[in-house]
Amino acid sequence: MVFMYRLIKAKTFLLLTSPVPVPYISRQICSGLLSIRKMNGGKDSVSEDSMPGRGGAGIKLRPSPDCIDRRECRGAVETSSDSLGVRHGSFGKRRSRIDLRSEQRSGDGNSSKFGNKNIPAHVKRSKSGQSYRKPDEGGNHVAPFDICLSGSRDSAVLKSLQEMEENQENVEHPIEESGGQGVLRPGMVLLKRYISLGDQIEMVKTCREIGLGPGGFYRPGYKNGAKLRLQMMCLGLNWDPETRKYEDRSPADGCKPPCIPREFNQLVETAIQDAHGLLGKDCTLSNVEDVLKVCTLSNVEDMLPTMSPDICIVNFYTTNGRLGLHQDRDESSESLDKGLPVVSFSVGDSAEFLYGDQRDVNKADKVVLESGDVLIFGGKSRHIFHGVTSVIPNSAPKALIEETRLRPGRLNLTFRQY
Ligand SMILES: O=C(O)CCC(=O)C(=O)O
Ligand SMILES: [Fe+2]
Repeated sequence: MVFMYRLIKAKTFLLLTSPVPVPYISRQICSGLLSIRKMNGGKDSVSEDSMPGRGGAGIKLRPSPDCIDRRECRGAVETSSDSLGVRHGSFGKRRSRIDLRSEQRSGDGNSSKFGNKNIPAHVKRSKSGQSYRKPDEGGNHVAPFDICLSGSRDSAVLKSLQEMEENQENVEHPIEESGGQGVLRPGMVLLKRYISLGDQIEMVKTCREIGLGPGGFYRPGYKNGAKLRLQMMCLGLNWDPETRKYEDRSPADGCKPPCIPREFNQLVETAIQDAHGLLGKDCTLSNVEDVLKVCTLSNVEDMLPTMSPDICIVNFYTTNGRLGLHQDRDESSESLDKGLPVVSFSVGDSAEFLYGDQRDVNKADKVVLESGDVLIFGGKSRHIFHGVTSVIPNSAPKALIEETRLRPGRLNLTFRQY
C-alpha cells in the first residue's frame, strides 16, 4: 500500500506540475538516482547446472547515467514493437508505454552515442549501426520474452484461471506450512506476504513494460552453451552468466540496462528496516535466556546492514523453471565484505527455495516462497548457497493473474548493491 500510495502521490504531483509527459520525467529522475561507484571484482563460484559465480575482473563499472535513453537502441525496440501496444487491452491504456512507443519511433535513432564502447562482440549490428537481438540457433529473430499473456481473455488465460481455481480449492497454503515469517538464520530474514497485492500488480506491469524494451527479457546461457532455465533481465547493471561479470550492456541486444524504478528501491529499503525490527525482537526474546546479550540498533545493523540497490536481476521462471544451488558473489569485494544483503521479491506462483552452507541439496534447508514474500540474506548469510528447485503450478493469487495476465510461473527480483 505504501508503494501504491507513494506512486500515485508522485505521479499526481508530476502531472499537476509538469508541462511534459510523466514518463519522460520519470526516466530523467531515474537517471539522477544512479551514482558513480568505483568497482572491483568479486570472487567466483561455479557449479554445474547452477548460476555460476559472478567474478568481476577488476573493471570499473558504473550504472549508466543514461541507461533508459531507449532511442539509442531503436533497432532493438522496433523489432519488439509487435508485442507492445493497444492489442493488450488494459495494458495498452497505460500512457507510459504508448508515449514510449511514439518517442521510440520519432527518436532520431542516432547511434553515435552508442559508439563501440563495451558492446559485446557477439551483438549483431545493422548497417545503420543499430543493435538488435541475436538470432536463435535456427536463425530466427528473438523478441524480448513477454511475462504476460496477450489478448484480453484468451483461452490460455481462462485455462490458467480455471486450473488455479481448482487447485486453490484443493490445496491450502497456510503460512505455517510454507515456513513462517521471521529470522531463518543469522542475517537471513523472511517477510511473509509483505508486498501488497496492489504493489505486486504494479510490479508485474512495470517489469513487463520494461522487459519488452531494450535490455529486456532474454534467456541467458552459460559459457558452455547450456541455457539457464529462466528468462532474465537486469536493471542498473547487467550480469551476464556467460562472462560471469557485471557489464553496462545487455548481451541480448547491446543496450544499456534499464534503470531500477524508484518505487522498487523504496520498497527494498522499507523491507530492510522492517527486517531490523524483527531482528530486534528476536534479540529481545533471546535475552530471556541470555541476559548478557544486549541488542541495540547498531548491532541489528551489523547483523543485516542497510544497502541502496544499484542492481536488480529480474528472473522469470515458467512452471518448469529452476535455478541450481549457487552463491551470489560477483558484487564488489567491498559490498561482499560488508555483508550488504541481497533482497529478493517473489511474485506469482510459489517456489521451493533451498538454502544452506554447502552446495549440497541434501544438506540444504527448504522454504516455500509465495507471492508477496520478501527474503533478505546479508551479514553472516550473505554467502549462503541457494537455488530454486521447483515452481508450484497454479499457486499464484488469482486476482494477480486476473489483473496482469502474468504467465503461469514466477517472477523474482533480487536487489543488490555492487
Ligand atoms: O529466484 C530466486 O528466488 C533466486 C534468484 C537468485 O538466486 C538469483 O537471481 O541470483
Ligand atoms: Fe542468487
